[in-house]
Amino acid sequence: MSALLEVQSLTAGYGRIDVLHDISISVGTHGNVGLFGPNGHGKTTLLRTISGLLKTKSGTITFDGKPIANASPRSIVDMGLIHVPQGNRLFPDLTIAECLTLGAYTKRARADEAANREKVVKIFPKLAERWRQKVRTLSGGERQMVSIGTALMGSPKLLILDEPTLGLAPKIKEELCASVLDISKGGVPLIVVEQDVEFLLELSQHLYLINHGEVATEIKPGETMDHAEIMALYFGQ
Ligand SMILES: Nc1ncnc2c1ncn2[C@@H]1O[C@H](COP(=O)(O)OP(=O)(O)OP(=O)(O)O)[C@@H](O)[C@H]1O
Repeated sequence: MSALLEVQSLTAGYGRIDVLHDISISVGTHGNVGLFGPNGHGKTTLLRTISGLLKTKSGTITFDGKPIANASPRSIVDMGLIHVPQGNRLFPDLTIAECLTLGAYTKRARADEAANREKVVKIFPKLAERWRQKVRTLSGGERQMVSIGTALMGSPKLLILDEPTLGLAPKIKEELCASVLDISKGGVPLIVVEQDVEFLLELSQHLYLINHGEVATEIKPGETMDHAEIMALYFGQ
């Protein structure tokens, strides 16, 4: 698996506090990477540092062959690395249609706007039924669909999803998981942070357990680990 994203010896955090300590991960051009681990141990911080929202203190990040550590989030999105943060952060007074249009603002994505909109509607047919509805009137699940749909409008070469199923009711969660699997089958590689281990195992070929801001365990593509072993790692049994 050749690397699309390579994070090497990364240290980052908030103010004088380091949250990530010498962390290294690699994401290939095929297959998905799953990050899991206890709450508050640095998964979101790692994703935010990769997408330029947090500065690195040391280490390197390379995406699509180019260094991106400390580059602006905008230029990182322009390159095709798109991050859907935890707890959808959409503008509440925009309609679904307006959010999707906004997602295609980069020059690279504008060329594919119509085709990407079609893809989004195919993956999330529910959105087409509510095209002119404002975000603030949507359910949590629908908002998550808009968040991911907006990211897809940016023609991602790599899509980052931070806990996409968080807080969703079982039926809508199932629907969202199926859509995320469709996105992956459509050829977009993913980095996913997810608490639902079953879903994470179904989706990911490469797993990292993040503990105390470090990679505690790596399960490489081709290495198998069953649900019970993952749970044992997760809960430290
Ligand atoms: N804006 C911030 N300022 C200061 N400290 C922060 C900030 N955001 C997160 N932290 C701290 O960084 C540490 C790692 O948090 P992070 O959100 O990266 O963990 P996580 O593994 O993603 O957890 P979760 O699954 O709960 O989102 C925690 O101790 C948290 O309190």
